Amino acid sequence: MRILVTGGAGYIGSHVVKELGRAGHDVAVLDDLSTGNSWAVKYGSLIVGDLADEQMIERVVDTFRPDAIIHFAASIQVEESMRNPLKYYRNNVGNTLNLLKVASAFGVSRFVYSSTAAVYGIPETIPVDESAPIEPINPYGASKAMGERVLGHLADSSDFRFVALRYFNVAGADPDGELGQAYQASTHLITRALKTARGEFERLAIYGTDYPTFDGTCIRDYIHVSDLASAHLAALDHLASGGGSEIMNCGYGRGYSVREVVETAKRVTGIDFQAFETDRRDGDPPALVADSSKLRSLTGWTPRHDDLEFIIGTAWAWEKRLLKRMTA
Ligand SMILES: NC(=O)c1ccc[n+]([C@@H]2O[C@H](COP(=O)([O-])OP(=O)(O)OC[C@H]3O[C@@H](n4cnc5c(N)ncnc54)[C@H](O)[C@@H]3O)[C@@H](O)[C@H]2O)c1
Ligand SMILES: O=c1ccn([C@@H]2O[C@H](COP(=O)(O)OP(=O)(O)O[C@H]3O[C@H](CO)[C@H](O)[C@H](O)[C@H]3O)[C@@H](O)[C@H]2O)c(=O)[nH]1
Repeated sequence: MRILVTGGAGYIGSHVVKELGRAGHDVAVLDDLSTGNSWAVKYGSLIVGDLADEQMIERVVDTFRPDAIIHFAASIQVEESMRNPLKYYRNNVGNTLNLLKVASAFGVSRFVYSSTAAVYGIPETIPVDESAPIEPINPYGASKAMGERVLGHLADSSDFRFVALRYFNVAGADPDGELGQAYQASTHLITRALKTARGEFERLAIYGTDYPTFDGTCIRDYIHVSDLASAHLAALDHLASGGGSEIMNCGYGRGYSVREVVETAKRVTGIDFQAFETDRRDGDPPALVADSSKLRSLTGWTPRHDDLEFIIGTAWAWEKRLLKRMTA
């Protein structure tokens, strides 16, 4: 298939582009490199452009004529979305509309969308399945929920079909060591912990110790980025074989607290880095754990790296490589 990947120079997108290339697909990446890197695009071509520019999207789609689009490009930090909600609605909703308008005009009817567990807000039951109410508690989650809704309406009104994948917490790095989280200002827990271990930060903040969880810190379901990448190929197969529009969770169904992640990171790195407890971070729900049985049963997706030590180990190998690259 010819596949247009927006945000394919970013963390998750670059892993998916690698899998697509290996599977023999013809890939074009459209990315403004705001948080992505050109070197991370291992297969296909890279077009540098901003999805705010609808005419540019038109030119790209007209030239490349994709069979399917995978849409990763977005702004992704929960805490920033609390401070600057318009950035999130503009990039995640407005620019998604630009892309969908062009996709519709050119008859691109297969679409895979990066959604998030943040659409659930504070779920009443854990693990959470796709039938749970959509009640986001931050603009980031709200912007992604709006995207899902637009996709649903478009599918109702045309032959457009989509799979929206609700990722839980994506972590780890390409086991081959070629790719990983490379955005220096990343605020993700595992990345921050490992950057602290390698001395880039003096200490790691543990945001909030008074949550209603077993040890007072937030619980998340960490999924290895390569397992998430294979879920995208499974979603494409589903659409290619005539499957209908679906929304599916992507996670392992097991949660770890912030303290557990910190302890595992210390064990994996062998470094007893400093961590300190501080106030809650705005917009953080106490616990998010996925029920991914729908993804497994509908697409046959089987994770290969469901192991927190392995996830952190691959991320640690990547962090050390990044340091070498920066100091070379
Ligand atoms: N990382 C996670 O834990 C996580 C969890 C749930 C959902 N997601 C979703 O997955 C997707 C990818 O996230 P990621 O972690 O790889 O983030 P990332 O920041 O590494 O990747 C986003 C990519 O999109 C590009 N981009 C952003 N705005 C753009 C625009 N207007 N035009 C063109 N390119 C643009 C960036 O340069 C970057 O390469 C996002 O949609 C995010 O919301 C991520
Ligand atoms: O330095 C840090 C960083 C994070 N945390 C805590 O660790 C947990 C995980 O935080 P991350 O920033 O790693 O991830 P989030 O759960 O905030 O969000 C991630 O997963 C979400 C879905 O679950 C969204 O999709 C979002 O894009 C993605 O960044 C949170 O409780 C957070 O407060 C810390 O204690 N210290």
